[in-house]
Amino acid sequence: MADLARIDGLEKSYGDFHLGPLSLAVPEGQVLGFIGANGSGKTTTIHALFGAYKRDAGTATLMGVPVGFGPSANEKALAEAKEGAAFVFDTLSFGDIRVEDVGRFGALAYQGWDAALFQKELRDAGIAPSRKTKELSRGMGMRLQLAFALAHHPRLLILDEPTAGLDPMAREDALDRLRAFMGEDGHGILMSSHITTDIEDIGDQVLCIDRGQKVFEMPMDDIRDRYGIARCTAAQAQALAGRFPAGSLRVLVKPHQTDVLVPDAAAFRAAEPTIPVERPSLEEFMVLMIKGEKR
Ligand SMILES: Nc1ncnc2c1ncn2[C@@H]1O[C@H](COP(=O)(O)OP(=O)(O)OP(=O)(O)O)[C@@H](O)[C@H]1O
Repeated sequence: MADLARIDGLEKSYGDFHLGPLSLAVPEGQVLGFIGANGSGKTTTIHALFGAYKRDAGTATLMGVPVGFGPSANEKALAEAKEGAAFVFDTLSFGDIRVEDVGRFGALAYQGWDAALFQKELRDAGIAPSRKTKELSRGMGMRLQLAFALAHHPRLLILDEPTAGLDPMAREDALDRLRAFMGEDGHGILMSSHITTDIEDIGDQVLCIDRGQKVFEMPMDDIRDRYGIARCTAAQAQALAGRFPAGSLRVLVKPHQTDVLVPDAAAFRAAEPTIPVERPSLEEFMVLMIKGEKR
């Protein structure tokens, strides 16, 4: 079975900004969390999956079907592949229309449009069909986008910063809907966010980029369960360098302590019982991987 989405060797430049070469894959049953600072290239990467621009290099596929800029060699297969996917962006892009008109648009846009499911999603989210879309709160706007995305029964959701600007309740609400989506067989999600706690919550695999380059990609469980952050004094951090393989530690000097990211928390505890080691949050892990000095 082909991956739901795949990018291989993607490269794109805008002036001084260079993305890639970057590769990613979203297999069935997986949520790939895509993180990185503002301007690191997440949106540019995601846009390659619907052929939004001419790539400098690389390939992109949806359901195994190549996606390019301009006409496709096989429009029918690409149209079917696109039916299997749905994109959700951080801002509502329906213009000044009523919620019920969004449903009419969906029926025109997608062969597999399920009007009853769209109505149910609206009811579950407490959105009246007669409401004007531009009057919806940000949280409601996100639920409307999710309702629109889900109502043609996609197997793959591609979300670009879906929780940006949402309050904690609205974020949890949106994440709950995504969890329910993943409860069904054969589904997958690619979700970018700079809110790392969201990715911690629902991500199976995490891909991090910085200034257009991949920093790491690994299972969320490895970050949580295998790595550790040793809270050291400057002297302790200095002494560690010689005792572990060169390049295996990431060191970040802070005002009152020095954090050292260690790849095997259990082994570190056994070797250095006097130094406290904590489980890293995804945010701390990302910061240490990007800003930490390799020792
Ligand atoms: N169409 C474009 N024309 C010129 N520059 C662009 C274009 N699209 C993106 N860029 C530049 O490419 C870089 C990466 O932008 P991108 O939106 O992909 O990053 P991002 O990680 O999604 O950031 P954010 O979290 O702020 O949305 C930025 O420097 C941006 O200004």
